[in-house]
Amino acid sequence: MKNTVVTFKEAKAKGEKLTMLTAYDYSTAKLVDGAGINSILVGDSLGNVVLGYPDTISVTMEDMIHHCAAVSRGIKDTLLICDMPFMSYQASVYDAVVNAGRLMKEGRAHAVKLEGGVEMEETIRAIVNASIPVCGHIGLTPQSINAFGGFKVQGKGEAAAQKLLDDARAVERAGAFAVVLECVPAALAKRVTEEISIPTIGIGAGADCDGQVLVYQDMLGMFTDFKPKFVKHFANVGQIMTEAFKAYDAEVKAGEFPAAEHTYKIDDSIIEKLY
Ligand SMILES: Nc1nc(=O)c2c([nH]1)NC[C@@H]1CN(c3ccc(C(=O)N[C@@H](CCC(=O)O)C(=O)O)cc3)CN21
Ligand SMILES: CC(C)C(=O)C(=O)O
Ligand SMILES: [Mg+2]
Repeated sequence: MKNTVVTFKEAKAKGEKLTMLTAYDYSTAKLVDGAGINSILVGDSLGNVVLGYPDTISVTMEDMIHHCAAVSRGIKDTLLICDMPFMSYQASVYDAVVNAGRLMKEGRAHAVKLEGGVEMEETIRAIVNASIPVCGHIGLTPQSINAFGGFKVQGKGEAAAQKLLDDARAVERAGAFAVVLECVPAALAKRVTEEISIPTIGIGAGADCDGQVLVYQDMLGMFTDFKPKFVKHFANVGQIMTEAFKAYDAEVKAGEFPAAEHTYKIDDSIIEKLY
């Protein structure tokens, strides 16, 4: 079943839940696609989980294009969304449209995602007008870490809750096909989800969102630099990897690997001539 921005909007109308996971490479993308996940996000969380930065600030357009193109070669049915990295869309609407276009042309993304609500309304509209679908992202917007002063739950006070609702309405009005709600109280995410006609994709925003997204290394237990409350380990792949690495180390050192079945044959006579 092919997922598109159109089937995304239809899913909300039908009350069907949507799934999204991140991926940053070809092999992982193939597995996510094969599992029937609706969409892949090439997130700028790449900076944390692949490149080892403490945040997403230093991620470049070249990083995003490189990884998005790799993911695109591994998918058949998933909708491919690529994050716009920090400072690829904030300085001007012109930058935003040009860079969104690069993610689509060079990265082969089907849609782009950018952070911000009311303040990004014109930017989102301009990208959508260039026939590039946009997913919004409001609540905790990690590219604003230095303005926020840390990763914290958003929308808790009366003014902040009203701001989140205003942000959601602005993103919808600008023509986005969906919006990510990150780290907001569940009851507020429910209110936003009822208010707008486009699907809400939650991460730390409770079960009443229209869909959910997680970073795949988080949900597989492969990333341990930090563990937000919203992360559930659906498997302990990090532990499985460590065990396999240790088994390989032990077998090589014990002379058990490689065994005969892992080696290639040659006629003994040819080797004899080498003496
Ligand atoms: N591996 C990974 N997973 C992510 O979900 C993720 C990234 N990287 N990188 C980009 C952003 C950063 N994100 C984060 C990072 C930390 C928290 C966090 O520690 N949150 C606290 C909030 C505490 C509070 O205000 O009560 C938590 O305990 O959940 C949340 C989201 C989400 N994104
Ligand atoms: C956590 C998700 C929503 C994201 O923006 C990312 O992976 O970069
Ligand atoms: Mg991101």
